[in-house]
Amino acid sequence: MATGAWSIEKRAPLKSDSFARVNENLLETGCLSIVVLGASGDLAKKKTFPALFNLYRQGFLQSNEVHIFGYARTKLSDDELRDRICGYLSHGKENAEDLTKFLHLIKYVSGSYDDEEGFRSLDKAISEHEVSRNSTEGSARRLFYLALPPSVYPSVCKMIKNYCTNKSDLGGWTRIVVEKPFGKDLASAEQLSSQIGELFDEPQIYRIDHYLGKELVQNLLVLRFANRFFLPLWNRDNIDNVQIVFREDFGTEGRGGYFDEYGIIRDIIQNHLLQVFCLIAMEKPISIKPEHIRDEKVKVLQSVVPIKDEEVVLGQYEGYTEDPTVPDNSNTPTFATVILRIHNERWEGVPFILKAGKALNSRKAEVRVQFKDVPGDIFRCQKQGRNEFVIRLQPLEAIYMKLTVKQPGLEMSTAQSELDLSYRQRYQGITIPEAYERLILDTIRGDQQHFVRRDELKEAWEIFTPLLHRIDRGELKAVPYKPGSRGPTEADELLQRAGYVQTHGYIWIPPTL
Ligand SMILES: NC(=O)C1=CN([C@@H]2O[C@H](COP(=O)(O)OP(=O)(O)OC[C@H]3O[C@@H](n4cnc5c(N)ncnc54)[C@H](OP(=O)(O)O)[C@@H]3O)[C@@H](O)[C@H]2O)C=CC1
Ligand SMILES: O=C1O[C@H](COP(=O)(O)O)[C@@H](O)[C@H](O)[C@H]1O
Repeated sequence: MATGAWSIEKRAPLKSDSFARVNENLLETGCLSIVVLGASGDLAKKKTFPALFNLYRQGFLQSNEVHIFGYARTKLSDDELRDRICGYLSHGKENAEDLTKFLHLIKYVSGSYDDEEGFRSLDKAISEHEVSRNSTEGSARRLFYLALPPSVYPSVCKMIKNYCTNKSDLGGWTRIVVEKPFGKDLASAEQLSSQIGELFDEPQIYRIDHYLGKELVQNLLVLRFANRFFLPLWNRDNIDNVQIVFREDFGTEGRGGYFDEYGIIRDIIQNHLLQVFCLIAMEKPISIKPEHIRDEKVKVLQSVVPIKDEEVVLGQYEGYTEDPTVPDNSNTPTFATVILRIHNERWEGVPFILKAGKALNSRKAEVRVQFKDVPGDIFRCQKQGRNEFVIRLQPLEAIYMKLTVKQPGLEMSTAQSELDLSYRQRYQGITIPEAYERLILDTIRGDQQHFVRRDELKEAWEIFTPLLHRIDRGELKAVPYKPGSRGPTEADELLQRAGYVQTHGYIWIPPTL
């Protein structure tokens, strides 16, 4: 097709290792239709459309190539959808023109999720766009983003498959992006995977976990495998314990109904924190090809031993059940600390402490690798603190190493300090892309590295399903904690029992410019 150069082509190869094999000699030149299903919803307005706008502003999506469709049951005109999302698109005076042009790329189609009529209308609208762009048959690209509750994934996928897929034999394709939660336990996730898997091939399915789109999560493999420092130290001989922590300083805020069905383990730990865990604990992949990386993630997940009840603390913040959509007797945890243990040569005996909580005293996500004490410490400074390697995922992205140094001055005394790579200071003027922005671009490029493969998902559910079922049966109770606190004190006690030694009298303060 000769519709001018599409900027993505200029910036990077369009095809992934995973998808390109099928169409090795074909350039992806057809026009691109991005369909946001569930366009009336929360995720669509807060994340999906803003990410698309940012890609547009940066030239990754171009007016002469792309069209964006919103689809949902709510009856809306094109302008009504545009009005709904407009306030969420970051725009100043300088990009007011971009905003107008972007909004004009959006069309809205209303229809149900299980009825052919709506999907036929959607296909008609997409086809009209393709014809208007002179896309040759089979060369057009169709991306369907399911910003919908998972309960409707099977019927929506069936409708897309039956009425909206593109012939993919001339460089075109149809891809679908599905949001978490992918099921509620192993059985339901497997059922969902089979239902979608009967309709689409694995290279067409993008299971999004937005933590995999975060800058510092993407940096983990580079840090580990491109630096000589870490290679010899990254094992049970040197590392005492690893914490992977997610804290939010607000509660479920209008999402109580959804949250109560899932709880913090399904909402955060089984997916976001477990993905980070994989990148910290996996062996070096053969290459950085998506399949090689994902093979290693699966292997480390398979090496995790069953979780013990005594290595779990659950909490629920006081006031959680006041949400009218939450049952009064809910035992759903809004906080959990869970220790994972890996049975392999590198990690035997090292606790991986995964902790997540809502309505806590701060908002942050980080990885904290704590090293063992120095043997034969001639400075007798162990009580001051252990070496720690900290990767602050958000906010204020940073990588720092806590270490012992000589206290400047005449005395030969020691003090705790840090080697600090704070991104805001080191990379001034560089805007770190939003996770969704990056991941949507990957789906267009066909790069599945930062998406969850089916077998990976299965292993993740294998690890947590027995524990989740015990919680669902009420066999493990969530202890109450005060909103705005650190969470249950039992969690700190578990941390200590696991071997974590807190550094007293020292705190890392993000540098200011
Ligand atoms: N919101 C967030 O911050 C995040 C959301 N997610 C995931 O993204 C997906 C979408 O989330 P979110 O936008 O918050 O969800 P919403 O509840 O806002 O639902 C999105 C749209 O789906 C339709 N819908 C809602 N409930 C049903 C139902 N029971 N049956 C059929 N259609 C329904 C509605 O559109 P209409 O009635 O017009 O058809 C709604 O506007 C979910 O899988 C969620 O877990 C993941 C990470 C963060
Ligand atoms: O997936 C989810 O993530 C958000 C937190 O995302 P972040 O990028 O702001 O850290 C969380 O609030 C929500 O409960 C969960 O569904």
